[in-house]
Amino acid sequence: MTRRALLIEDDTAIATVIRAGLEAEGFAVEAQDSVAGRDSSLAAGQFDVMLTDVMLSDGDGIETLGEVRKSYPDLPIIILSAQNTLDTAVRATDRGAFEYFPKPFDLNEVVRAARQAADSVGKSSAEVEDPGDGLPLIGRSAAMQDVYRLITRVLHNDLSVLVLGESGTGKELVAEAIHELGSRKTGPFIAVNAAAIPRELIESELFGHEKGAFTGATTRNIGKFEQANGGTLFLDEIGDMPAEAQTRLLRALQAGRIRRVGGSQEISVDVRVIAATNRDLAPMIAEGSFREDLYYRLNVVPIQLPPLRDRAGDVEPLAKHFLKLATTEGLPARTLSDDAVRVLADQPWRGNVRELRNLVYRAALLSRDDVIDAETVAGLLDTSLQVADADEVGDIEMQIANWLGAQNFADGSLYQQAAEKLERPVFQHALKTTGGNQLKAAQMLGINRNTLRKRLQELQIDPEQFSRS
Ligand SMILES: Nc1ncnc2c1ncn2[C@@H]1O[C@H](COP(=O)(O)OP(=O)(O)OP(=O)(O)O)[C@@H](O)[C@H]1O
Repeated sequence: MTRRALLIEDDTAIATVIRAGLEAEGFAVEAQDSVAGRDSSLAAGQFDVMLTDVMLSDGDGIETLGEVRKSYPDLPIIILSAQNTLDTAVRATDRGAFEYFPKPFDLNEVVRAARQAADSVGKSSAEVEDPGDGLPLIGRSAAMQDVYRLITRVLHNDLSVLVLGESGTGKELVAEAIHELGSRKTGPFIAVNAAAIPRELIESELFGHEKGAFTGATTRNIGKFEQANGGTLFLDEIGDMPAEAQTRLLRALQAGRIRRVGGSQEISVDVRVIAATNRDLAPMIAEGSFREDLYYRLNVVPIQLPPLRDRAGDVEPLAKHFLKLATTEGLPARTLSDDAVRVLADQPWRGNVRELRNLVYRAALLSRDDVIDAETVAGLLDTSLQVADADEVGDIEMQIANWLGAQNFADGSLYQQAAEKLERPVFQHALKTTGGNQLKAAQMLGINRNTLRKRLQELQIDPEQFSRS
């Protein structure tokens, strides 16, 4: 079906250019040059997107946007403005504009935004939110609206974004949303967790290495920066990055080029970097463990995710979302009683959305009734499963507990099955880290090489698949 765009622009030259761009993109375009014309077109027709100038002969295109949004809540609006001020941008986005383009603008960017806006019709309003259709971020609280607004501002540029917030607040999800909804969505999204990689390997992981760069570097390795070329690199737990890697990262960001470990050649990379941390970087900068210049480089646009306890209103939509997700993973379809929702909304959620998600899954699994009641929820909150400390370990334990709860061990296989679950990632990690070298992997694991070989066979893990090529 042809999509329809309404263009409000009183500069005929600009109107002609934009119309041509939109038509080339397959839009049917209706043009007006005034607020009055806009309103009559809106009343008469259905549009998938509206693009509007700010200063029109009979009024301010932004001031009246509030009314437009009230009457046509699903119509995405793109603002084109000659007033290149932050104030206009803020006014535009505050009134629910989908995107804001200061003039002179890049026509391709405008057309791309119009296409994206039109694609979003029916899925969500101006925000990056859609509980119904798999769009990632759930929550209608004012605090999350601020987050969505910030996200919309960074979709069509490559500004560095630093996502801040406690563990489990959705930092990685925000990074994914920026990638998926933004101009780089056709490129790769590569995530690196600085806390999960051994310190001595982090530079090679990020920048790659040449064959022979260090002991164990038997082949050339392409790093995450190069893998993310044309797309987005998500640097999680940036506060855990060792000093030398910080220096190298800063250099790469400044130059737009990287050098593989042990390499002499500089390689250009086109990467948008989104970093995240749950740590407070200020004291780390003060004590010298985090580079201040790197901080400023990464923190061009900070996005602060509020803890779940500060947006209790989001608990219910999130819980419902997770109940729905649970059914796609084979858990029974359940709903929550009003009392159960109240109990959930009252919790401190130190593990934030992740903790809520895990609890909802467990409740879906263990509830005796289709409607999960307050008692069931309270019972689950009482058990030791609630994360005492919102750290990764707590989360892993909870996941194991969830998994155990979902199995049937009547055949007496609990220990064996659980051990396998644990051994598999442990062995894979050791092999991955050592490039498939079983001797080194056994050393790292602190077990006998023959024992490793035997267990790999039993678990059907092929060490060859980890050798670097
Ligand atoms: N607003 C949200 N809507 C839907 N799901 C969410 C939301 N926020 C978080 N989640 C879910 O909660 C879980 C944790 O989110 P995520 O991994 O993004 O958190 P994080 O802040 O990156 O955590 P950490 O700091 O521990 O890495 C994920 O399953 C994610 O999908």
